[in-house]
Amino acid sequence: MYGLIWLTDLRNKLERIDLFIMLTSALCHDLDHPGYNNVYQINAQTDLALRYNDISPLENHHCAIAFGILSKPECNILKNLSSEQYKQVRGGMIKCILATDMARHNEILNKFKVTLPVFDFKNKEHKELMKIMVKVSDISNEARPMAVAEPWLDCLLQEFFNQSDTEKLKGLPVTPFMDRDKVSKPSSQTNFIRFVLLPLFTELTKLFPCLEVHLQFFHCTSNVLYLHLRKSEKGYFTKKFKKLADSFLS
Ligand SMILES: Nc1nc2c(ncn2[C@@H]2O[C@H](COP(=O)(O)O)[C@@H](O)[C@H]2O)c(=O)[nH]1
Ligand SMILES: [Zn+2]
Repeated sequence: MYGLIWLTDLRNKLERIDLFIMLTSALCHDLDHPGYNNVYQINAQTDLALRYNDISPLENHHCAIAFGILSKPECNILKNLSSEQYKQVRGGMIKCILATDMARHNEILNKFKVTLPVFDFKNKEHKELMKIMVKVSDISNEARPMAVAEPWLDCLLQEFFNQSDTEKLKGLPVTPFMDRDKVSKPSSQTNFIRFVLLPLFTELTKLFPCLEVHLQFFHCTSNVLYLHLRKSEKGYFTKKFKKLADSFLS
């Protein structure tokens, strides 16, 4: 999030309190994540699903844990805020953290798209951008150099496979994109980049043209992964394509 704020020059576009909300939300958005997603929580009728009535149980939990920590005197970075500012920070953080539930991805992206033709950084109705920025920070591991991204991807896939193994053991519905018998690293990432990251970055790039290079990178990566899936020949790549991909992958 910090890097994204600098990259998009949001420091000069948004109010400081909104930057604070985005940074703190990004930091807290996955607190005490148990490694099993909402679908699992609901199907397994876990304590979290029962507590939050099947409504974004994880994100509600992350947010509740965040405010529990922030209420401790030694952690309370909000203590000097006025009550009006506290209300704004708490309300903003709740919205941003709850927005990281991927089940709401299309709803949030579609709302953002509607604001784009008339987007105004000063318009209070256009705060959807803050949710989008937290979401982008949450899911854009693939935008980082491969040496940084891949170990985290390996952890994610391990988490996926662990969930689907548990689902199989407990006789619960098996989440298909987490099933080790159905997905591989390239297939998982090809789909995630094509169907989640590319549409998201396509819209965000309309507001921040500086992200164009990342959009191109996703096109390259998804193509590379897709070609890898098809076991294509190395010689397929054009020089320009290879140069761009290499510059990111090095
Ligand atoms: N296949 C991939 N899925 C990804 C990747 N990055 C994120 N994600 C998905 O998003 C959620 C984020 O939610 P969180 O609560 O776990 O933060 C994550 O669980 C994945 O489902 C990715 O690179 N590839
Ligand atoms: Zn999360």
